[in-house]
Amino acid sequence: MIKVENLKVKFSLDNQTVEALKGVSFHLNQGEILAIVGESGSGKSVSCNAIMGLLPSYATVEGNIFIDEKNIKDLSKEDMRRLRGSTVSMVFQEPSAVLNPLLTVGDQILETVLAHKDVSYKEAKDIVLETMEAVKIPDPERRFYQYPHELSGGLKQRVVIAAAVVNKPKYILADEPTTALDVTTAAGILSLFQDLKQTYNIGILFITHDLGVVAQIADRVVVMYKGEIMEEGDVYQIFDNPKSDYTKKLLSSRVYL
Ligand SMILES: Nc1ncnc2c1ncn2[C@@H]1O[C@H](COP(=O)(O)OP(=O)(O)OP(=O)(O)O)[C@@H](O)[C@H]1O
Repeated sequence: MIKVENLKVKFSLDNQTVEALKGVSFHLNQGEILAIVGESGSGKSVSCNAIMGLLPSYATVEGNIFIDEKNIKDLSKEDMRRLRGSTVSMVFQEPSAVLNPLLTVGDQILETVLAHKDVSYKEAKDIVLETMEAVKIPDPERRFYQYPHELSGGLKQRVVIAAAVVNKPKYILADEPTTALDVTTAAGILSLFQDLKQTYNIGILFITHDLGVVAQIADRVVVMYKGEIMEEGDVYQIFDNPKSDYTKKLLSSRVYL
């Protein structure tokens, strides 16, 4: 389980302080999809980056984050590096910003394997091809040797997801992974996340500002606003019987945040 306890994050820059998180607590189990929903600036990405130990050095962090009962405060930089890409991995909004245009997509997934596993190139390549197949990239043998610009947006995101799952993580933190995609392609990626949850028992933290996406994919939902959690509950409770005024307002306006 990933457990976030009373997390407070402040950014102090040029005599200005932004309180990005004001004491949030939530948890993510393996085998479930937890959506964090909230409007821009509510603290969704900061929560994710804090779990990955990726906040900038000028951030002040209070509270605790446990990954499988290990407090990440007690982990060295090397431990955290090992954890990222093996136990927990991340998928971002814009695959083109993550993929290296100069490397074939196969080699990029392969790098992730070799960074964490002591295997030969041949063994690593087999693992990569198997994973490309699992995330439904058609014709993996051919795609392995292609460069990112040769793939559609949806396929690029599948490559990023392949790199995220290739070392069989327990958790994936997905930060708006479908926002840059058209509706049909996004639907395919959402159903892939559901498959990954079911097939590999992965716990997925899914950040979005889209309530439609929440309804389609989430088991549980955390509603955030200005660095605080307004409400948490299972997806049916949030949609059918919201408790906080903020959630009620969100649902009644059905705005695209
Ligand atoms: N590296 C940073 N330095 C300074 N302030 C930051 C940094 N990262 C985030 N913030 C601030 O923290 C607050 C929360 O930001 P965060 O990116 O978590 O919002 P979000 O809910 O993910 O929004 P969006 O949907 O726009 O991505 C915002 O006020 C933002 O400006």
